[in-house]
Amino acid sequence: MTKDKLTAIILVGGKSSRMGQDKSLLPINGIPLLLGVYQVAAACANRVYFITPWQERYQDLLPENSIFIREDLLLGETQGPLVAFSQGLAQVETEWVLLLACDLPKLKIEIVQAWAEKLVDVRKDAIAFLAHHPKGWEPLCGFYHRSSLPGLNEFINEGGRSFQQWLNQNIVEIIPSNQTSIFFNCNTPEDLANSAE
Ligand SMILES: Nc1nc2c(ncn2[C@@H]2O[C@H](COP(=O)(O)OP(=O)(O)OP(=O)(O)O)[C@@H](O)[C@H]2O)c(=O)[nH]1
Ligand SMILES: [Mg+2]
Repeated sequence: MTKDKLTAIILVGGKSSRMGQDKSLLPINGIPLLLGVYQVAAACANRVYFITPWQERYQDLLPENSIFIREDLLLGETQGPLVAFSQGLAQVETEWVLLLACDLPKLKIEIVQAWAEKLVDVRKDAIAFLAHHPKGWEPLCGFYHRSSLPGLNEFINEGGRSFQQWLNQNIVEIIPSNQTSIFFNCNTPEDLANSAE
């Protein structure tokens, strides 16, 4: 899939409670974690959306053409990654979206691009193209079809907040990947110490 046919969404609205400080700003290999994720997203997609309530916190470290979507808060609180994703997906005009968390220090451009190239062969009734591990889906490092939005909104309106539950109710094609390090999540200070290459 060429870059103009793909939009990337990066979720940057988590609480970083395990890290104890905003993990997306922490330097890894000399650059803020969020910037590293952005670079992978921008190599795969012409448009990159950041879903966050805190645009001011991030805009200076990102290129000027970055697109921020300010998520709706509920009683002053963020509503979790599934609701944030639905708010971003509503703005997407391309057929497929690359969804990324902000805490993926080991993403590799070539690998994500190789996955994107397989999107043309994904079965037409699949809502997503994701890696699957014994513990479940990797929802925050993979692809979603734009047509998944109405079903997602319905799931959310019925109270659903879990990616795993939503995905298990739908047809999802599995990314054939034996990669595990690419999904490494920098959630804790200990993870941070293991994040540099
Ligand atoms: N926009 C948005 N992103 C979210 C929200 N909740 C989590 N995320 C993002 O989803 C990704 C995965 O979240 P976690 O790894 O659990 O991060 P976290 O919620 O910041 O961290 P903990 O508080 O330690 O669980 C990260 O990119 C978060 O920034 C939310 O309510 N809104
Ligand atoms: Mg995480």
